[in-house]
Amino acid sequence: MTGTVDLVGAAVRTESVGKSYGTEATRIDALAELTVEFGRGRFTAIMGPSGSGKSTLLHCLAGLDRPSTGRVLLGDVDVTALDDTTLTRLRRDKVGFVFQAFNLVPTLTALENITLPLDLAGRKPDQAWLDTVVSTLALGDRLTHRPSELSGGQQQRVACARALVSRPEVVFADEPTGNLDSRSSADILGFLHQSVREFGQTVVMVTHDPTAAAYADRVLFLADGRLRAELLDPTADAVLDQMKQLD
Ligand SMILES: Nc1ncnc2c1ncn2[C@@H]1O[C@H](COP(=O)(O)OP(=O)(O)OP(=O)(O)O)[C@@H](O)[C@H]1O
Repeated sequence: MTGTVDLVGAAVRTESVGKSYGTEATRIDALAELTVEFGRGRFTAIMGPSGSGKSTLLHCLAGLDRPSTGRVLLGDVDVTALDDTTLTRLRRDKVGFVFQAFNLVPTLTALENITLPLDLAGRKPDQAWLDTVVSTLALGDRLTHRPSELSGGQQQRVACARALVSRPEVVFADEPTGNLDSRSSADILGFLHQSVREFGQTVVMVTHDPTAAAYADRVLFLADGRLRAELLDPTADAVLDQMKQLD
């Protein structure tokens, strides 16, 4: 299957993407001929059993890894055709990341972490937008703190602000609530959902958690590097049922 074609247009899409690891004798096909679209202004979750290729797909979509075959298009740009320097610049300018491990710079304050991608690009933040993101994430009184002085939930909110501040084409989130308690998880997922609804952001999120996936508009299910099923407007129960079928 190739998944629903989104009429509002794809923010990012793959064409017959394959990714193999190892040598001829030990070859593992992490992704096989995967063609899928991620609609602009939509929140898509990627699920599947361990080893099904979720992280590999996310990394190929985000230009963090190169497919062995096929193409990845971010908007109209064929990411797979770019040299490393251009790809690094494209990632910096067009893509936001939220990882399970927060990945904040320990020596920088929360505010410096949030504006880091813009600083690296030599761009000034749009102050009104920065204020909106900071207040939506309730970080106003934490901006001068360093990551070690923040809770896990607060650190992940800083990481979300950093991902959003440049108004990227796509935010990629890899298990963003994997290290958080249920309250902080709900905050982060609620924010990602709100960023899609209110700000028109595009979000692609890998998760193991049916409750997290239920915040998305659409859930894709991978197994053995292939797209096996898809749910629109999912509930946690429907996601759980689908996961059981895949297992
Ligand atoms: N660098 C690598 N070298 C060799 N094999 C790899 C590498 N990265 C991933 N794989 C293999 O590719 C397959 C897909 O891995 P991937 O990490 O994408 O799965 P996943 O669905 O994200 O798994 P999990 O839910 O456990 O994180 C697995 O069989 C994995 O062992």
